[in-house]
Amino acid sequence: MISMHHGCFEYRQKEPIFSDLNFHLNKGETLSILGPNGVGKTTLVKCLLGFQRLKSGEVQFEGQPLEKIPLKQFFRRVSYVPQARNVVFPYSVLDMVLLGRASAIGLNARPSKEDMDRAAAAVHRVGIAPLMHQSTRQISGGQLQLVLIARAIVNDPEVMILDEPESNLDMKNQLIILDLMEQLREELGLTTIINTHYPNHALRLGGKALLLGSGNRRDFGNTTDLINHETIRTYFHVDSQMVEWQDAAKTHQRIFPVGLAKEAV
Ligand SMILES: Nc1ncnc2c1ncn2[C@@H]1O[C@H](COP(=O)(O)OP(=O)(O)OP(=O)(O)O)[C@@H](O)[C@H]1O
Repeated sequence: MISMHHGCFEYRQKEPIFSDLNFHLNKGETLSILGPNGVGKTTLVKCLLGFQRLKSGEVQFEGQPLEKIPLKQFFRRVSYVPQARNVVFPYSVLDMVLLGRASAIGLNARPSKEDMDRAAAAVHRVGIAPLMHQSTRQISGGQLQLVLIARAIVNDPEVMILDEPESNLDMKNQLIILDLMEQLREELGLTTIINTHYPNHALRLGGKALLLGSGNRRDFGNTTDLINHETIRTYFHVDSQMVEWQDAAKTHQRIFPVGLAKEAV
């Protein structure tokens, strides 16, 4: 559904952020992008969305080069959850979520009852109904993150791209978002790309992982094959311990940092 072929990107007059990067994601799959601070995860996501242009190589959406797809058509099917930042306009939570319907409503038309109902349902789904009519300037960073996720799901997207959506959230809200992503994948076949600093979230979501490291190091493959003691040491210079347990459905794995690796890898 989404793929990158020989992707290279650099900011003006700087070292390449990545080069000859290749990966593909089928419909309904989840891709977790992991790597240390500043390695280029947000930049990569911006390239996938067309906000930044690759220096060479290509992003394809359903086999078509991204540049050939009209923007409006693309953003009807693909939604983006940026990192939560301060809100400039004093929209209410409901109005902010309604903005996610803009491509369906048209910029100057009034939202219909269906638009309002969809926005309210999205607000309920991420668990922030009591904030519905509050100004987005008067909510916390984590609450704003949930509003941005509600805005992203209001249009029933086929692909959702999230940039560190859980970083501002407490443990319960992190689980609400991970559960929601799993439900949307099962119910709607949603294809998801998530930048995350949590290897355990990637393990929980399953699917594919892309590890990015310094010196253009990268690995792409099944999350359960890729996340282990060795790769955590190589990519993050951290020693870790893996914990495994079984329930009726499957074996679960989680990995925990135990200290800085003694020697640089
Ligand atoms: N607009 C820009 N112009 C020039 N350099 C930039 C720009 N945006 C980011 N960079 C640099 O590109 C590199 C990658 O940044 P990016 O934000 O993609 O990393 P990241 O992996 O998402 O980081 P983090 O995990 O800290 O969010 C960093 O060295 C950053 O300083």
